[in-house]
Amino acid sequence: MFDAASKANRDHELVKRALLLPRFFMASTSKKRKFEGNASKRPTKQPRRTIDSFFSPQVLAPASSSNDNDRKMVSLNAEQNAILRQVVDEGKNVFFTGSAGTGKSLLLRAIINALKRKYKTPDAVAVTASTGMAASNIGGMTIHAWGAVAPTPTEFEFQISCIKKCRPALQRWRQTKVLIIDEVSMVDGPLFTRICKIAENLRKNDHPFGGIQLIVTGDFFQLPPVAKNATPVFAFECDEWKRCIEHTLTLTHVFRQKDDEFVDLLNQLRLGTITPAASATFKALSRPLPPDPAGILPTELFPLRQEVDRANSARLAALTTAEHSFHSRDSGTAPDDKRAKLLENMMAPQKLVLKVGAQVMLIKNLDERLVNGSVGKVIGFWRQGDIQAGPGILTKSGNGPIRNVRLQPDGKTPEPRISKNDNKENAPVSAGPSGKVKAEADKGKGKEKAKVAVSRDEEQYPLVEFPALDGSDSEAVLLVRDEFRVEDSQGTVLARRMQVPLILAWSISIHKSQGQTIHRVKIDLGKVFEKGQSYVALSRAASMGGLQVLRFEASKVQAHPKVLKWNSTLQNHQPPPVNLASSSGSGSVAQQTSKEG
Ligand SMILES: Nc1ncnc2c1ncn2[C@@H]1O[C@H](COP(=O)(O)OP(=O)(O)OP(=O)(O)O)[C@@H](O)[C@H]1O
Repeated sequence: MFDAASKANRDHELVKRALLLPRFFMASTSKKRKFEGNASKRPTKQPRRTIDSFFSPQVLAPASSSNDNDRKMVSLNAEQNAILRQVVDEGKNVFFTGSAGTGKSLLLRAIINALKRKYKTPDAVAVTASTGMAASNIGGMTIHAWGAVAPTPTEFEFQISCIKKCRPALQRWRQTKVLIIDEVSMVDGPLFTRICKIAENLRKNDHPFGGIQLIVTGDFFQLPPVAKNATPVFAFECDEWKRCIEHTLTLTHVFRQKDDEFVDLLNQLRLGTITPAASATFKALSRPLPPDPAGILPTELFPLRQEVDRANSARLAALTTAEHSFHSRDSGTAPDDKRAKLLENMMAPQKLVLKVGAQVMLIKNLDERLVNGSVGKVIGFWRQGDIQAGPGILTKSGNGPIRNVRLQPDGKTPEPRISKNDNKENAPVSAGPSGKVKAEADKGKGKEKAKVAVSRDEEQYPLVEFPALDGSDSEAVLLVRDEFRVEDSQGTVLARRMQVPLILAWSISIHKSQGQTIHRVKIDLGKVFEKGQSYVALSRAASMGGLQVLRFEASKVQAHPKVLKWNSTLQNHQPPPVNLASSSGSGSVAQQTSKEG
């Protein structure tokens, strides 16, 4: 039996733990961490500005952790631009939503960039999400960790007293001007109410959310709050939601899928109103996908992690090639037990076992083409010094992944390294006498020379071939260790893991797939157990040509009735038209390539 004191201690401990929940800084793709975050650098070092004013529709696409020069920009469309203006220029409390692939994450990154420029102080804009994985996609923290909010409901006064003892959290509650919450569909109503009340109490301000501007995004047709066999209570159901959210805006243009028929089918799936014709189309997708020329099997999505581990282990064991194990190099200032927990939550595993032939998924963003979610195959293991990179790919820091590795006609052996005297333009590395290697790359017809010093690294790394998806050539990349880390609010590194940024990818969990775009995917719907799960899984596919669906039953694909009812009240809430004359780009989607210095 717990007495009041021991319960109080336990709750206090939970709050303290919540404070230390992960704050990941991964190369954003985010969502892919699609964000501008640079995996190996602190977010305080912002990339060169790409949103020229709050009204500019340009946003950084997934960025390389190693080669900023290759970043590409995409333009926000008119709907996205209108929302950006409302939240940044007009300071409105907004919930913006839209079906899968409508660019919510991309817009959110643009908003974060713009707000950080508007409020120059680092504490003004708080970036949070409902789960650690979602937070990692936007370079933020979980809402629990940010606000030192107890993971389970606790007595309000006690919760307040705990936060008051956590100075960094208290400071955040008091100094934040804008709070962003991503993947809000997984925040339940009671939690939303609690954080609203905490804000008002700690800021001694009766205005909605204590006067903090609230920007919330997500899609309630996707994953619901964890409810353990009970009916979930969605955030939109609580009174505080109605009081705090001034505008609900819906993005309607789907970017992920280009085929209108597929977009329409997914929309039926989202709403759980599947016509017989749609059902027949999904059933017809049970055929196996045609073999991929690069030998990549469709990634299977499973609801449970154990199924994922089992499937990947069996495939790996079937390969007769030699095993290469990569044990992470871990460090950090948190006490051992806490550090272990933080490390456990990271996407990068402590031990990664690979073989030639293994199907792998990138868990960092390299650029717009190779992102967190890209699937490829291991074709060999090589030292950095063995590798001849393609033109212009020499990494600036010298220790990032080596892109565009040139292969011999056998398609798996890198071309022999050319010494710098043979070909100055592409010279990758040449061994120096002192345990250092140096490379000199002539840039701009020899006018500008970049000197790159690289620590000698004898470790053999996986060389991975990523197939072409857009008619371009496949690309071989040598993936070296990259950094995954968790920091506290002061920037102290609590836990740091150096690991090769790959996971096995014959199968992945639906939870991990959230936010990703997968080009060849196989989904067995017989195994899904939660409303929204089928929609999340199927909407990862970029096209019907790359989607195999097993055991499709229209009756199993349901939207939650509460979400449907609420959604029907939103029909007329699309972003107001934006005056494009005053913005620096058109509202249409224009892909641009930009070279940044
Ligand atoms: N304005 C745009 N122009 C071009 N591409 C875009 C634009 N907005 C988004 N995209 C692309 O569309 C794809 C889906 O975008 P994003 O992941 O932001 O959608 P989402 O609404 O967050 O999806 P989900 O709900 O499934 O996570 C990504 O590849 C993204 O780069």
